[in-house]
Amino acid sequence: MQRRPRRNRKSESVRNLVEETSVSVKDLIFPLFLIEGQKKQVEVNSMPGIYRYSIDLMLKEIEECMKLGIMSFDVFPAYPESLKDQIASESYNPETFYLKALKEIKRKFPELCLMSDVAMDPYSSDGHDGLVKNGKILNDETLAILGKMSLAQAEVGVDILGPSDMMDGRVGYIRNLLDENGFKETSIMSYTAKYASAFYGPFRDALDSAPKFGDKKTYQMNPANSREALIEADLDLEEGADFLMVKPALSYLDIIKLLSDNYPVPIAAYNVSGEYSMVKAAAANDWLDSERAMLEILLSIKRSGAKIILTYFAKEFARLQK
Ligand SMILES: NCC(=O)CCC(=O)O
Ligand SMILES: [Mg+2]
Repeated sequence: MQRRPRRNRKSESVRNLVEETSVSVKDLIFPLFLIEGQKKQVEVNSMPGIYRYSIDLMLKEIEECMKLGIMSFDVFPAYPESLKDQIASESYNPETFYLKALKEIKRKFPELCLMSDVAMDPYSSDGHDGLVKNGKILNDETLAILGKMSLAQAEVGVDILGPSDMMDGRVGYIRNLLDENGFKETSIMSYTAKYASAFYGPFRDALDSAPKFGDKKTYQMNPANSREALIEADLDLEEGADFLMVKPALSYLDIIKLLSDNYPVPIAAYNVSGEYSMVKAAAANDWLDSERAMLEILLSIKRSGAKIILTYFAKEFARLQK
């Protein structure tokens, strides 16, 4: 035998030398769930270790995470049914608790990178990402609502807007509106290839945002398709997206690779709630080691070409690195 690949695995120091990929806390965005009120911290049943916070406790949580080196956060609001309507009007009400909280976060921690989601579902009485008429999700009529929501979020100081709705043309629509209103520095991380996935289940529990009828297959992508992601990526890039995101991550590592091989912008991957909960559920049964599974998952997402990972594991990962 002339070639013995095992020689490069013979000790930890050699293994470290030949290691091709690594995950840093700098790569991570930590999604956080916000609820209205004060002194509230409620664990999400289907996501052990993940909580919904009122703003006062969220500020504490952010501070703690920043001490661990996490500098980027994506905040999602959970709205009560009573504040939802068909046109998601609460999403751009300047007095709404979500927008006030975002402003407060940026005021207290101007150095962090704050991301927010642009989509109707948390505010929609239909639980869909677009305006509903006669059981259909309207595309162009939805853009105007997404536009108002985007401006309201840019206004309170959000650094990166994350349109997660999958309506056609929304990146360009939002980009134009931001530029016209003086928000040239507000970035867009487009949910470019967002698949109609079973792995969002726990997230919809966390926000009580499940669709009230039907499913999201007329706007989110079919898990069977990969080449279609190239069309979505072409459009988003042309329309001014600063980052392209693939979601979910684990069943879509090939899509992450496809976009990272073909597009020069940073690629992000959303390691979604169901991917987190699967690990936690198995670990609770002692069926696998949660820490090792987490590290392997994050590494695989990096290895496939994502620079950025949105993950509920962020704090746990950061703690391990300390
Ligand atoms: N727009 C954000 C999400 O839908 C997150 C899904 C998840 O974590 O399951
Ligand atoms: Mg698109």
